[in-house]
Amino acid sequence: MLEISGLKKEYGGREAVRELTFSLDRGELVCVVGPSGCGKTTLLRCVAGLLPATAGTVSVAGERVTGPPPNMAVVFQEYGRSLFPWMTVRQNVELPLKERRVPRERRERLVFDALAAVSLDDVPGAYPWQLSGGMQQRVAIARAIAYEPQVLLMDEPFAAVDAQTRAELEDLILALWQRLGTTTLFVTHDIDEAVYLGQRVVVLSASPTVVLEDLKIDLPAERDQLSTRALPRFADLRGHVYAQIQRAKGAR
Ligand SMILES: Nc1ncnc2c1ncn2[C@@H]1O[C@H](COP(=O)(O)OP(=O)(O)OP(=O)(O)O)[C@@H](O)[C@H]1O
Repeated sequence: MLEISGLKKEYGGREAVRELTFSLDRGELVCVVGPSGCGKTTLLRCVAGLLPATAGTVSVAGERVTGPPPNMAVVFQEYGRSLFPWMTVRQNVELPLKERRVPRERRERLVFDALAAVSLDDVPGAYPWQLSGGMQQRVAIARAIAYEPQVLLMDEPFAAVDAQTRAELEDLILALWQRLGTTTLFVTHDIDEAVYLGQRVVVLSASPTVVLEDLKIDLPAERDQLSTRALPRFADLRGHVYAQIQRAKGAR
């Protein structure tokens, strides 16, 4: 469903991303983790068609990405800047559907279902600035799923919320993914979050970036903040990824 092949990105002749190759099968949830400044945002922007790669290709469902693909949605870290403050919650979620010319009745159904799925069906008339940070990020998630993308990209979406909200939002993502089966690429700098959410974790080196490891997360499919994180296997996997990243930093 998503194929990244030989992706390279230079900024002004300086190599930021050296060579990234990995892919996601239909319905997979894969996390990308790496040290600060390793090129996670650069990768995501290239995948989303927002930034041209210096070399290599990105394909979604077999189509080469040359601009923002119509079958992809992105949830950014900065919810404060990704929602329009002059539009209500409902209008924000509806906007991409209007642009795609989805008929009104279907639009209303999609918006209602998406807001219900993130437990925000009671505030459709509120403005984003009247909501907490976690609620605003739920609006951004609702907007992404209402759009029914084939591929969902998430760029450190919970980095700006408090720890408890973050845990709730992680579980919301897992529940939605289990229900909808959307192919999801989730970028984070948080090793625990990557291991908790992912079916696989792609570990990146420091910049100029390469894939250090594409690690299968062999934890039970049903995950739970308390019991999953208490599993010895969870600690093993987290320790393994941590050691990889430390080694990569040391080798720089
Ligand atoms: N527009 C730009 N012009 C020049 N260099 C850039 C630009 N954007 C990113 N870089 C460089 O590319 C490298 C990767 O940056 P990027 O923001 O993609 O990393 P990141 O992993 O998302 O960082 P963080 O974890 O801090 O969010 C860094 O060395 C950065 O300085």
